Amino acid sequence: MSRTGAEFVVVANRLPVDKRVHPDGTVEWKRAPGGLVTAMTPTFATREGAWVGWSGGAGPADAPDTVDGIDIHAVPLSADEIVDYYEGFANSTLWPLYHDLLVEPVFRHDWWDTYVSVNRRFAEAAAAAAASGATVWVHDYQLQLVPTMLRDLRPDLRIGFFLHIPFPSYELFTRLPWRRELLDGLLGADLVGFHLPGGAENFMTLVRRVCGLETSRDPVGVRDGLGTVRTASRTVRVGSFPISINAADVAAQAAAQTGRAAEIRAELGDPRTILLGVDRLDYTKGIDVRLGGLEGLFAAGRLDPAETVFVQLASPSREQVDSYIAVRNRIEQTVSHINGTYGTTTSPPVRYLLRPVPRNELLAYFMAADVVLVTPLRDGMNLVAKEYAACRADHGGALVLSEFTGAAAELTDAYLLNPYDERDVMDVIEAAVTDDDDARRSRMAALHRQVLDFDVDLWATSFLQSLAGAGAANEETA
Ligand SMILES: O=P(O)(O)OC[C@H]1O[C@H](O[C@H]2O[C@H](CO)[C@@H](O)[C@H](O)[C@H]2O)[C@H](O)[C@@H](O)[C@@H]1O
Ligand SMILES: Nc1ccn([C@@H]2O[C@H](COP(=O)(O)OP(=O)(O)O)[C@@H](O)[C@H]2O)c(=O)n1
Repeated sequence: MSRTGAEFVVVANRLPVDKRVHPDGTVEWKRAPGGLVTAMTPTFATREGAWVGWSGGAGPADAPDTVDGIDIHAVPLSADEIVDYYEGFANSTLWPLYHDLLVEPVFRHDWWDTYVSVNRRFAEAAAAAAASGATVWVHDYQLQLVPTMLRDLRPDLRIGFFLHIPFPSYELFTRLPWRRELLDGLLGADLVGFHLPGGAENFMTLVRRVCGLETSRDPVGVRDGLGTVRTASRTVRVGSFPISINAADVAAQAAAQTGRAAEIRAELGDPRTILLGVDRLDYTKGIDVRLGGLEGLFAAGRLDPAETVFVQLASPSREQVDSYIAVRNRIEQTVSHINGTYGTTTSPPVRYLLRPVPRNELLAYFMAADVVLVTPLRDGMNLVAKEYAACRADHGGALVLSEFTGAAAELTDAYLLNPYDERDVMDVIEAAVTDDDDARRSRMAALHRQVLDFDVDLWATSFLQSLAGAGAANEETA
């Protein structure tokens, strides 16, 4: 980084580290959970730069100066701001609205006011961190006002924005009392990216109809064929860039876990079939969908609970938000019900863990699993599906994947299911368990190839190349 600022700046709600204070008072900084951090970390392997974000705690900014060579700029949030901006507007208004109203979004003007002031704080921190003419990559629904706020502060910057969650249709989005302000916020970017072309096209429809702007009409392609929006002063490019993972690294790390995977199978009682779920505990992830499918299969005698173990690794998430408390209660009741009905005191068919699991242990579970169940009701991408496919260089295992994930658009060789159709959920899980080895292996071989060929580096490179082109075109016409 030069003394006058960084040439490349990531702005995201979360820093790539989380603070843990141990009972003895010692402080440890750990890698933060979630797909965004997992995906962005490798992009710094080849680029020096800075990361602007929140450390996850209340009070004054508190973070190490650098993490893995990345300069860290911590944005402080007060306890009230965490309630109104993070738990409130971001995760009780935008998150459910953008995930197809799986729970009822709450619309509150005081939350909106805090969202605006926190976005301004992030924009100011980014403006202070960036060198002249730097590239700034703003991430996700928590920070949709930052592109325009930042452009007002620093017109010299190239600004990209990427949304990691689904972008809704006109009918859903226009419920927002602040729809115009949010679209105007995004239009400060040179490039606005979505996982799928559908999100990009929803955005173009909205800016046409809500902002009255002229847009291109051709379909948006994947990593190609950008759409355009003409504002009064610039052209905003709009594109689809499906995020991925560092697949080769994941495969190499997983290969080192085969011994531990065998131990896990033995610890679970050496069942015929190990099924696995790995998620943040979120109502979007459809953990209850897969539990319902399993229970149906046990009840119908189509799967034998004595020969089956389902391991659900859930990491705690947004624990103060009502809808997350409710889904946790629902899941825990269902787990108890299934174990009480189909288990014995020594072999419950469901093993449920609500805590983060070390990375290598997680990879060992992927290596041990005969079937991984990824059953969201809605999900922007879902990196778990891609991680599992990357792990299985041995072409073992099987992936059950909801059609309502971004990943399903690429992982077409998975056992795809409609999570809203109980019968389909049972049929597809059963097929993934009982299909013959050749069928399962040829599907996994195709999935493994897919994630190795389309990895996170392609995602970051294609986004940043498009951003460079979009920024240069705007600079020429300025
Ligand atoms: O920061 P949290 O509130 O703890 O939540 C964790 C992250 O969850 C979301 O992840 C999304 O991004 C993934 C990578 O693109 C994608 O695969 C997944 O489908 C999305 O749900 C959220 O978008 C992030 O901002 C959060 O940090
Ligand atoms: N118990 C868990 C659950 C998820 N994870 C990781 O968190 C990330 C989740 O990303 P994702 O794209 O599937 O979903 P979000 O949580 O970002 O919505 C993956 O990298 C998982 O491996 C974990 O480390 N431990």
